[in-house]
Amino acid sequence: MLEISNYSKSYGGDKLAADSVSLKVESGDIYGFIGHNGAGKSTTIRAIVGVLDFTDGEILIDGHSVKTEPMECKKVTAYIPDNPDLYENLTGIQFLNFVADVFQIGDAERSERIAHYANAFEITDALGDLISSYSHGMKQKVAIISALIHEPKLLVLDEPFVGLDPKAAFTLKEIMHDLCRKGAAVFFSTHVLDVAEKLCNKVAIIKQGKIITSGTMEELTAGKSLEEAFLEVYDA
Ligand SMILES: Nc1ncnc2c1ncn2[C@@H]1O[C@H](COP(=O)(O)OP(=O)(O)OP(=O)(O)O)[C@@H](O)[C@H]1O
Repeated sequence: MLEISNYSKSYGGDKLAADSVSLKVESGDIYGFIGHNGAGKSTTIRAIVGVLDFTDGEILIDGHSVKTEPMECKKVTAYIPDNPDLYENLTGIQFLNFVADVFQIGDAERSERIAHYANAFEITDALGDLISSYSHGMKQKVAIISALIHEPKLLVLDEPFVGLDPKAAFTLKEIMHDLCRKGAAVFFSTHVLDVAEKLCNKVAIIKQGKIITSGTMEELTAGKSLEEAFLEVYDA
């Protein structure tokens, strides 16, 4: 579903923010991308979803190149940034309909999906209100719903659990499992190792732009906690 091969990115200067990053996310995977602040997680994620140009390496989504077939990639991908910017002067429902229009989702399907996810996130009653009146968490919920409207094959999230209350975080985890059961894949960055350990079947650890280890949770932890395994490889 997602294949990154030797992706490198520099913002100028000698240091590479991403240095020959390679990894593979398969259908059904919930893949955690972990590393300290400034490790290169967002730099990698933003290239995957086509908001950051790159020249070195290749990124394929569902077999399509992010560089040469961006539309094909965007049709099947959803991206939820760490701090989503929504159109503040629209109501929640206007924004969701706008996104559904962009992805050319029919009336019946969009209504059904919006109702389903709005109900799951307990935000149905607020959808008629202006987004500018929403709390940070409500904006995040609307951003998540907007990302799910076109039933993505690949869901990419940057620090998705920051700012969500426990109930919403639980709902998002259920949604991730549901998508993967239907054959999609989820790739997300996090600092919260406990969440990654419980949720992910695979993880990659990135340090100073380089993937220092990746694989299944069992391979990486080998009987230890993810926190112990992480600190061992990170400090080695
Ligand atoms: N727009 C930019 N211009 C210059 N340097 C940048 C830019 N964005 C990121 N960097 C640098 O690239 C490196 C990787 O940053 P990145 O944001 O990808 O890390 P991250 O792992 O997502 O960190 P965090 O967990 O803090 O979000 C850092 O050294 C950062 O300072």
